[in-house]
Amino acid sequence: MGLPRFGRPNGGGGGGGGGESSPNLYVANCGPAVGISHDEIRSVFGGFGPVRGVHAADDSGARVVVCFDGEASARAALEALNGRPCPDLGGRSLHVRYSVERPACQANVNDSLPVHTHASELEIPGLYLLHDFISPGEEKELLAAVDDRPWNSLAKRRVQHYGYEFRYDTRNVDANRHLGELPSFVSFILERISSFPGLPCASNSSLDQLTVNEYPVGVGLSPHIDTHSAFEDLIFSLSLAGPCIMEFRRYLGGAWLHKDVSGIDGNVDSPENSKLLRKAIHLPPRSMLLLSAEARYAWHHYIPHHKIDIVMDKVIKRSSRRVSFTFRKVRTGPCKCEFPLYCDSQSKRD
Ligand SMILES: O=C(O)CCC(=O)C(=O)O
Ligand SMILES: [Fe+2]
Repeated sequence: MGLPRFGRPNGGGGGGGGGESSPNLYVANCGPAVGISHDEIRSVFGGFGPVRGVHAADDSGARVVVCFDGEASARAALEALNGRPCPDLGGRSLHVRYSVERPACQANVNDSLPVHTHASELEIPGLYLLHDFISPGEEKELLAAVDDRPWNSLAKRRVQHYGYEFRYDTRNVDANRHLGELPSFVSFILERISSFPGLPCASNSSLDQLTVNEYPVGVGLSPHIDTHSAFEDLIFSLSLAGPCIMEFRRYLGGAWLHKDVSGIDGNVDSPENSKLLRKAIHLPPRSMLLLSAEARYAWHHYIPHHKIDIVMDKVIKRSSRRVSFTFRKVRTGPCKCEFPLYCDSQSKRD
């Protein structure tokens, strides 16, 4: 991952949110390792003023930095949320301080995590990567097709949705609102997916949701697991135009959505007890990634916000935007996967 640009304020422990006032807050005891997504955190802190971003503060998965537009919003959030159980974040007691910005030179590339080029090297069951899944000519046509259609602008990237709209506020789709068939310009991809090695040949026919993401140079994606109840087991992602690194994180022994450690009783759990596994893969343009089984259900995926990546000792510049086509099948019943700790259908917070 990229090192966060914001760190814990000097002075270490103690409550009270001491330290220099700042629009950025360091928030401990919430994050993906304890079942709280960056989107949920953004939505709660957004109640105090416009939030510019939510970033991992370190590798624990349980500490974040929330960046507000203004100091007044940060102060209001700190005063309201520090040291109190937050009902909208699973009842957890948050520890909130002002955060300090690190000098840019401390921002590290790839954070010394080796970046692999083949999925088998990551040893994550259910993760596959096929290089050169489409030709440069096909890539050009796909880019022209989406550039011809309207984009929706999010804070840092643009998206298009086909089949069903993906809602970022709920991280889900409305399965009752079908927008129509997937566009004909992706038919050849669906056909090719049917010969994806090791998959049942019908696996293409049911894919009914497509999200196209356009990431400007240096923009990534927060760590997340695609909501289990939203989509079935196979998630295909085709990379176009520019490359990126995708990092996979698995929190072992952690507290994911577990009632006894979710802070309902006001206890602070110790994310230090949860072991984090991290692995990274390089996704070149025209490659197709498949997340299935454990890779889809139990590993967070994450695109670090880098302009440069180091792959096998070579510096790879993200010199162009990256466009991805993510194909999924909308789920219509509850998820019954084998990973209940990570499953919104099988876990309850209260
Ligand atoms: O850009 C990608 O390849 C991944 C997108 C993604 O993870 C998502 O839309 O959930
Ligand atoms: Fe995803």
